[in-house]
Amino acid sequence: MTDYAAILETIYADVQPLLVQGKVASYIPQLSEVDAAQFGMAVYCLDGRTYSVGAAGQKFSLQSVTKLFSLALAFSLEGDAIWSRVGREPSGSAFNSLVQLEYEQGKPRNPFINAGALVMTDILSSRSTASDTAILQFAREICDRQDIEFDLAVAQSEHGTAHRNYAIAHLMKDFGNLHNSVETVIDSYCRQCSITMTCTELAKAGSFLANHGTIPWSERQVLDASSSKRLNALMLTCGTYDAAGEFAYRVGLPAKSGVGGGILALVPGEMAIAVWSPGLDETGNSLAGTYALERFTSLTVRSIF
Ligand SMILES: NC(=O)CC[C@H](N)C(=O)O
Repeated sequence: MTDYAAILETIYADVQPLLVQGKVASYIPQLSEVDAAQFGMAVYCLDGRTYSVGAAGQKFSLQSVTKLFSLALAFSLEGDAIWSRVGREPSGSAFNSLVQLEYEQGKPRNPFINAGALVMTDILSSRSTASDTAILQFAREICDRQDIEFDLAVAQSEHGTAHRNYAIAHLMKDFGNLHNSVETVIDSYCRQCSITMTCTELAKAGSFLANHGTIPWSERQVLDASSSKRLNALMLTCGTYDAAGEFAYRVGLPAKSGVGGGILALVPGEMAIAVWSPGLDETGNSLAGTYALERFTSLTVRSIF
């Protein structure tokens, strides 16, 4: 049997030299204050076994990892109707790029770039006046913890410098692909991105996606198996933005990253893995986190390929 505890210890030692190489996200002032040289990793196996190392119990800002929650929720509520508003192709551009939107009539390439996530928030805002609360409730359910919260200081900090996201939202509004007000959608999106979890909590939160859409401990089906498979496919092709090809090559797992330095990766049918290290590479993905996942799939000989 694979000794996951020993493998995590090996990875923890291996990543140490990398912890000083990444750069924390600086365009969200609160995130720029986080110490880059931190690292945590947790594994949640579908049978309930958990393993962790380093700062796996430390809360961090999920940021774009929450795009997974808003997509899963919108997809579970609206089904294939969401695809009339957002595409399913990798963008090959930065997560906050505006260029394709103009050429492509305000329809974002996929739900994991900022434009696509804003459309998911818009869809959820049309169903509920408090879409941010709906996403928070969903996050609480999938990691089985009622004390998961927004970090309102981070949300406010992002809101104050959200010029690009405003620009993206206004452009989509002009194309008719935003049904609620720009202010409503940006407000909700900034709060959603500020949700904090630990690696241990995040690995558990991702387990339904490794389990064909069903939460392992409650057996509630969030997504049917086919929808869960599709969401995994989007994670592989679009979950790490313009680095998705390189990430698939190096790691070989569906994953979703965020500029807080977190990455959630899935081994379908087996486990969810969360890693956090706030130092980012130039594409906005955790530098040590990506390396740790690469080591994990090499050492465990687990990947989808
Ligand atoms: N890649 C990310 O994590 C980006 C999330 C961040 N809240 C933003 O909109 O810019």
